[in-house]
Amino acid sequence: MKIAVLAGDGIGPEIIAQAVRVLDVLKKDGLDIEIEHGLIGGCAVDVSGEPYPDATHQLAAQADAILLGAVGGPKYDVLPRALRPERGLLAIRKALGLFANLRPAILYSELSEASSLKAEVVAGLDILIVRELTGDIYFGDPRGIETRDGQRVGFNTMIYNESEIQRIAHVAFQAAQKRNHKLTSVDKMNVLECTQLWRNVVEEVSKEYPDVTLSHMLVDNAAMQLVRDPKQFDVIVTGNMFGDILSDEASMLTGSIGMLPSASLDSNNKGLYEPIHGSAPDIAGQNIANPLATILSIAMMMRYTFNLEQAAQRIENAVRKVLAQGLRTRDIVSQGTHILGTREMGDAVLSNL
Ligand SMILES: NC(=O)C1=CN([C@@H]2O[C@H](COP(=O)(O)OP(=O)(O)OC[C@H]3O[C@@H](n4cnc5c(N)ncnc54)[C@H](O)[C@@H]3O)[C@@H](O)[C@H]2O)C=CC1
Ligand SMILES: CC(C)CC(=O)C(=O)O
Ligand SMILES: [Mg+2]
Repeated sequence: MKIAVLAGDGIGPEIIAQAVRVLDVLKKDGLDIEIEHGLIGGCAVDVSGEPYPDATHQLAAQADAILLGAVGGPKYDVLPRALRPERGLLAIRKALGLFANLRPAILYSELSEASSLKAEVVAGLDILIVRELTGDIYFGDPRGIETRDGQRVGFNTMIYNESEIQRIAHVAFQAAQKRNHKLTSVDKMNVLECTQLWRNVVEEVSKEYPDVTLSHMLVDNAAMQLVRDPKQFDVIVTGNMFGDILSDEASMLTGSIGMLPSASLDSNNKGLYEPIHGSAPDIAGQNIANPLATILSIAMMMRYTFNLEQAAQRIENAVRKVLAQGLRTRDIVSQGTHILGTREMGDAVLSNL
């Protein structure tokens, strides 16, 4: 199991350090894990002048799975756009064909007090957001800022071709088949042609999955419904930008953005695994970030790339036990629980593994 570890910037190295300790335990217990570290994002720009250096691409391309922290930070906001750390993240996703981003939003019952919603609205919440990850407005050309008619104009292009929509729709329908046979496709077809095509193609693909009930929802309504009655959803499929936004929103239903892991898969289940949050510069270097999303991303890695369901559940159970012991990082604390730092939360997970 060749795993490339790319810690990145901000809280990236802190949360990754705890996740690597989990990998070390799995290795000690017999899994044939080989870890190699590489640079991505701002730290890669600092060293090599590029956010996704060729050496990192070689490392990632040869690995079976990649574990990534987060990229970006204010220090890099002054860079030309092509050199921004976030471009490194887009580049690795594109270069490795990681088009299918799975973002499960699961409320651990122990965290119901940390959820932004009332316990009765979120109890038992378990939804899966399937986000297309290598297309849409984040990648479309033309893009830029230029002067037209004497004033600056900023522009991006929202674009999907039908094969990109088809392949993510298949991933979502197959996920729905393994769950509760219910899929909601989220778009903005009332005003965006790109997402009119999205709706049409998802509808066409649905003919191959008669056992899955498909519904469509406009993204503004979906954002509202997620906080009104999130349990109406089971699997949500949507484009890159809407999925980015809705998954941050959904994370708060589970208590914190520090709880949501993700898998970004190619068509052979090679995957990049990362928490859904960013580099959190506001708390970096303070040993207060929540490492659980990153640790839970290793569970997803075991499940999706290595097909090791038991190892995945072992990690998830360890996290559940830690929460049951009343141990919390600052972002998920509630009355009667104990605050731990990032490293101490890693210790707690390890002792429950
Ligand atoms: N996948 C990635 O590498 C991503 C990178 N970014 C980049 O990260 C930088 C910061 O972006 P923001 O918009 O502030 O989003 P962010 O997700 O980094 O932080 C948003 C808020 O959530 C908190 N937070 C995030 N992760 C946490 C954790 N594990 N534990 C406790 N609290 C946590 C932060 O302290 C902050 O208050 C930017 O440069 C942005 O471009 C943003 C999102 C994803
Ligand atoms: C570079 C951004 C698209 C990263 C992000 O916000 C995400 O993938 O959730
Ligand atoms: Mg995001």
